Amino acid sequence: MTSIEVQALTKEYGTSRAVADLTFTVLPGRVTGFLGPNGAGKSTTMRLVLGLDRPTSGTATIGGRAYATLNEPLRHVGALLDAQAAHGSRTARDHLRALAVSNRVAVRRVDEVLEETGLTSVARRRVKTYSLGMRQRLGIAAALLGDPEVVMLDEPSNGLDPEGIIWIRALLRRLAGEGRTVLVSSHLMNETASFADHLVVLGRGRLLADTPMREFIDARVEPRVRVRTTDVTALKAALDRHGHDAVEHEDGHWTVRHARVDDIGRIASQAGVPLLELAAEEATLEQAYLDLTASETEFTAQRQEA
Ligand SMILES: Nc1ncnc2c1ncn2[C@@H]1O[C@H](COP(=O)(O)OP(=O)(O)OP(=O)(O)O)[C@@H](O)[C@H]1O
Repeated sequence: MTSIEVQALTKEYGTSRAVADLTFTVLPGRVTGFLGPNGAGKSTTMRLVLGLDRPTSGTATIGGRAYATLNEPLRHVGALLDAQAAHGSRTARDHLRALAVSNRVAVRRVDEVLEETGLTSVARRRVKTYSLGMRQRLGIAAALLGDPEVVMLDEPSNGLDPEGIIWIRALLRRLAGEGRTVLVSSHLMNETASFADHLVVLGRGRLLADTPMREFIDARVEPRVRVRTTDVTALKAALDRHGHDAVEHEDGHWTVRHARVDDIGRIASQAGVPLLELAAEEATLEQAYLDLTASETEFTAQRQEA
């Protein structure tokens, strides 16, 4: 099986460092989410992996080989970097056929990937008449054409409608389930949380995290419990006795920080406090990500003074 290996990779544009001494490996059989604020270096890294740009130093390889040395690379690596890449005056079908022929991919794959990406009914239309979402689908079709072991997609959900977003999620899960190596950049945290097993996070060209998604969230977001009662005084007193800090909200529910549902349930039960609601507050990838990248954002929006 084939990994993507990034080793001490650095890319400078003039005096600015887009990628700085980056080392990580993207493993097969799982979806790796590639995250980072605008300008963090995600696209640059992907371009370096694809040999579209030359590193200032370090290496980026696929199964130990530079992309440029792969025979018929489309059969090894499928990538979506820029959905506008297809020639507008060609039909989707012709675009894919030309790619198939130049990479010695069986032409029957064209119909298969058109079907897979939901483009069959519009395959004979010129690409310039396509919506952004249709172009994204065409870019993904091109990436899948060679049945590659490695799939690398830059913002694949861009422009997709809700049905398309559900489709891409299932597609990514399936590709990883088949043992392929899948690297996907995104700015959509809920989306990434729905398909990624593992995360690589960049900030200002540097590696900030390379960890399983669950660990990434658990390490950064404190467990909290949401609770509602008819007897606030008794609940507060019981929590106080056990050293728990509770915060009240306008709608009448309370949040207990650094707490687990089992403990709060037991405390309430022992104290005879009637509960209307008791639930773990789900820690989100977005919370964990913002916590990590708060100080790393290149373009942080200015706070609006009221
Ligand atoms: N061809 C180029 N010439 C000069 N600077 C570049 C070039 N390509 C990228 N950069 C710079 O490199 C840095 C990293 O950009 P890159 O596009 O890789 O980030 P990104 O993480 O993909 O961002 P986004 O999330 O906005 O797509 C940015 O500061 C960008 O301005």
